[in-house]
Amino acid sequence: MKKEVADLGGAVVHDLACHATGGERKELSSGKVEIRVNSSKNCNTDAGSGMERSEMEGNPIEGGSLQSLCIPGNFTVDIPFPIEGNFMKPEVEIYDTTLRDGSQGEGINFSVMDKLRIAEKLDQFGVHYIEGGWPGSNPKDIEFFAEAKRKKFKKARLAAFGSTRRKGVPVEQDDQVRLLLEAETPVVTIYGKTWLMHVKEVLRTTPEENLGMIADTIRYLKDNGKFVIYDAEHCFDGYKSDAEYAIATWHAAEKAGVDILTLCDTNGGCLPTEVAEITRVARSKVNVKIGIHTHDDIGLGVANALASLNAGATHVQGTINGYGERTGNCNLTSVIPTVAFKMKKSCVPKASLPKLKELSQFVDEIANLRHNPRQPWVGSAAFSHKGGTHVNAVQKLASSYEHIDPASVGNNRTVLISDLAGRSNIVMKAQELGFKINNETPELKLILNRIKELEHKGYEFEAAEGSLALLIQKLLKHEEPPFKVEGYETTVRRDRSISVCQAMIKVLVKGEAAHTVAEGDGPVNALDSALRQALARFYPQVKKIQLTDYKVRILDSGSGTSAKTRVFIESTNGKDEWGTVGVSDNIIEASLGALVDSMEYGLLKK
Ligand SMILES: CC(=O)SCCNC(=O)CCNC(=O)[C@H](O)C(C)(C)COP(=O)(O)OP(=O)(O)OC[C@H]1O[C@@H](n2cnc3c(N)ncnc32)[C@H](O)[C@@H]1OP(=O)(O)O
Ligand SMILES: CC(=O)C(=O)O
Repeated sequence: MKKEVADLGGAVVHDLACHATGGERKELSSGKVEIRVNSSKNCNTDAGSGMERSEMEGNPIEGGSLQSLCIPGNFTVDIPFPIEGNFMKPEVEIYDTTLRDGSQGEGINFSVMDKLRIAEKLDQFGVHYIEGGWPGSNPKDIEFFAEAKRKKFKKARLAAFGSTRRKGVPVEQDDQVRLLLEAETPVVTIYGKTWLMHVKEVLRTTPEENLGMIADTIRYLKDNGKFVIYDAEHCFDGYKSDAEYAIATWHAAEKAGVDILTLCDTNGGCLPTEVAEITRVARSKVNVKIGIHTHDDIGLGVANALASLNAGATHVQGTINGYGERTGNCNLTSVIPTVAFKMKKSCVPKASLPKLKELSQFVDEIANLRHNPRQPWVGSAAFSHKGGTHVNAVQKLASSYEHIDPASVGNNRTVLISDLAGRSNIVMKAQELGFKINNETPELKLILNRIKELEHKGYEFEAAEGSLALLIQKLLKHEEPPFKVEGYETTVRRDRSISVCQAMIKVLVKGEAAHTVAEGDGPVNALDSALRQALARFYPQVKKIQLTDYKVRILDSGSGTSAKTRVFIESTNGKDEWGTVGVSDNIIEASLGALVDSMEYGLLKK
């Protein structure tokens, strides 16, 4: 136990000691806290209230261990989270429902193992609740909870999700509610109806029975020792349609002993002003902690969650990367850093914030989805600069075109090269690629002009760093390339039902010629094999270079089969990855251009 307290850091221990010894605590404008700790003889070893929440934070403090840590004196410290009683209390609790509401998203299907891996990652990151699934829905979710029982989560509390009891069924006889208890989670979250239209048209029951379904289910779960979160489905639409009935449902939940009342914008069509106003009403009507759960149907999922937090909600539900039914749920990879950095409220541990991008990529990887480059905060393009004037300004002062330091969420700044570049883009990118170059380098203008000319011809250097580096190298260092292709020939022959592709290539290396012939699945594959064979004699390391992607883009589709073609190739040597580009009216020529650049850049990399 002592170790756990010490793990919190000296600042927190002083703060707890101050509380326990009846000392004084003053927040300074610098953000630090001035603390007076009285004599440890007066240390109040009563753990006090809030054991439940201290468990939730994973940092229970026991009186004895605290007493031994009480050092009387005055301290000025930096506290990671506000302290309430004997536990660290975040101002905003993060409830992750990636594994339940997130899996309701199109194209998302997690296995039990996927869910366990994501749950572990979320716990390490420091979310407060993980909603693992709906045990009453399917055997996979039952298995998840059975497996999760064996795991020890450090920080997060696991929640099982379900609904209020079925109409006309006593709660203790409802199978779905029984399965919620059998999941053996500390937290159970149930959803119920707030909107009379749903009560009448979907549940097809009476308003009174719906109130009974809410109250009975919450009371039963509380009687069984659960921490109960009630998700008031269609809360805002329900309130707008019949405020009195919506409030009656909240009161039913409160009277039954609910721990958190979560207001849900289930259809995701509300405005931040409405969400804020109704959150304020809920706060004034019930005396329980208020949560918010929003969807992104009109692109306001995050804005609505923040509006509710501003209006007094202190618990926010959402998913990593915004997965979820239809257009998705409120995206936690936006909510978390916005709460922490913009609203300046504590939520997850500060040390986790630079791991946000990694968490986002991890979940996409498990879901087998491509990471969205335009995702706010964590996308690869979130801090990429393309316009020349922007790059020029960022070079002088990063905050001129960046709302925050990208490293604060584990992201990084990238500079893109295109025909919108200026000298600053070239300098920054070339330096990143390892060239010694600055604004005074005489070849700078030449490099910029050459890039603009080639982009006009159809080249695209944004993702083709290999070709870009070779171009800069040629213009800057005037060095001979490691090899030159003197000529080539490809043939495609059909022999009954089998087509045979052959390529011949002649390569010049340091004045010596190599002439090779190879077959392949297609003409480009045959050329690739012939080129490798020719180079292998001089550069055995070419064997390590692998092509990982090959993309063809027709640039002027109106020209039919004579259209100009851009070929983009991605390569790796097992350690680094690079992209190269070739452009021609002839697809074989364009492919060879990208292939030659790939080999040349790979050889330069040593
Ligand atoms: C807003 C949300 O995201 S809530 C979560 C939604 N998620 C899911 O639905 C995914 C998991 N769902 C499932 O696996 C299945 O739908 C189950 C197991 C829950 C139910 O399956 P079934 O028993 O075959 O019923 P079905 O899905 O066809 O219909 C839902 C039933 O639940 C009832 N129901 C809906 N909400 C509630 C509620 N809050 N409390 C009680 N009953 C409810 C409906 O009225 C309907 O019953 P009825 O047709 O007798 O009136
Ligand atoms: C509970 C829930 O998922 C919703 O109302 O959207």
